[in-house]
Amino acid sequence: MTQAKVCFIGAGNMTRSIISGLVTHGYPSDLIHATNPSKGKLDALQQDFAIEVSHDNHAAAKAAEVIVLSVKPQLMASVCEDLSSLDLADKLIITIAAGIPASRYPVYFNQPIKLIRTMPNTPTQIGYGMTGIYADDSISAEHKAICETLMQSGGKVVWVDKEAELDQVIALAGSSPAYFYLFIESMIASGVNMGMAEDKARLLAEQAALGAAQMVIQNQQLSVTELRQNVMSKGGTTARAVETLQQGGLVELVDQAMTNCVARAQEMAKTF
Ligand SMILES: NC(=O)C1=CN([C@@H]2O[C@H](COP(=O)(O)OP(=O)(O)OC[C@H]3O[C@@H](n4cnc5c(N)ncnc54)[C@H](O)[C@@H]3O)[C@@H](O)[C@H]2O)C=CC1
Ligand SMILES: O=C(O)[C@@H]1CCC=N1
Repeated sequence: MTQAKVCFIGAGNMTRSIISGLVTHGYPSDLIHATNPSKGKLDALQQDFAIEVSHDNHAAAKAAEVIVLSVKPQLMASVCEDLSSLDLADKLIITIAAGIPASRYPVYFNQPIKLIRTMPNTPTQIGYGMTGIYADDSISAEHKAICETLMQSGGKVVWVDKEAELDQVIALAGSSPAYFYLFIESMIASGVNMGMAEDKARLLAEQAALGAAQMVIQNQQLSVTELRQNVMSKGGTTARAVETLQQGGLVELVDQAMTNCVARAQEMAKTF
């Protein structure tokens, strides 16, 4: 049973990304249900993917074999507490929330549960997602397979042995699309400052980003440093640009940003 009846509690950005990956990869839309308090996102999901939608978390969770918790971390406790009257013994619960430790959920639900923690990212929407997954020893192979099927339809998955590693997954993959967007945004802005039309600057920057990512993926025999050095002719233009980034502290700044990302996840773990 790797294709289970699944309900997403919360129909925001990540739910849309995951459902898009699922439906595109042939997951039956009649096995997918999403809930949300407001109507707009549900209507769009129903229209785009022909899934079942409702405002009723209770009924949707009760009918599902797998419940994916997809609300903001600050709402998680109240959403779970509201579902705590359900008998969850036979259900698999998957959370995608940043920061909330697995041990917190049975407290929220006020009963023992079978929980898998995951950390996906938004490129899941187009099949280029990267999801980290953590499950403790109490989770069956069947439930792990169900979770892997759900998350793999949006891209790649990596299992982590220790729950703490999920915070590193957030820094490397969950949050990191935003770092790359900021870099591309900055390149486009600079191109525009130099007088180029924005659409042309965007095309140049986005295709270079795509090409660079594919070069990394398709040249596993080369280090990323070697790929960079292959672009940098001695005394040339790239060397001048890369030196500028290095002297400006890019490497240290990225390290600081990722360290702060992990620190925020740890802070959230104490808050929610
Ligand atoms: N956005 C991202 O790139 C990633 C987000 N996450 C995690 O995914 C979770 C959801 O994040 P997003 O999709 O970005 O947030 P979002 O704000 O886009 O979606 C959350 C949805 O939950 C709905 N909601 C609020 N109260 C509800 C309730 N009582 N019952 C049902 N639905 C309710 C909201 O109306 C909203 O549509 C968060 O816990 C976040 O940490 C994880 C990985 C990546
Ligand atoms: O920013 C956040 O907290 C979430 C988790 C990873 C991406 N977005």
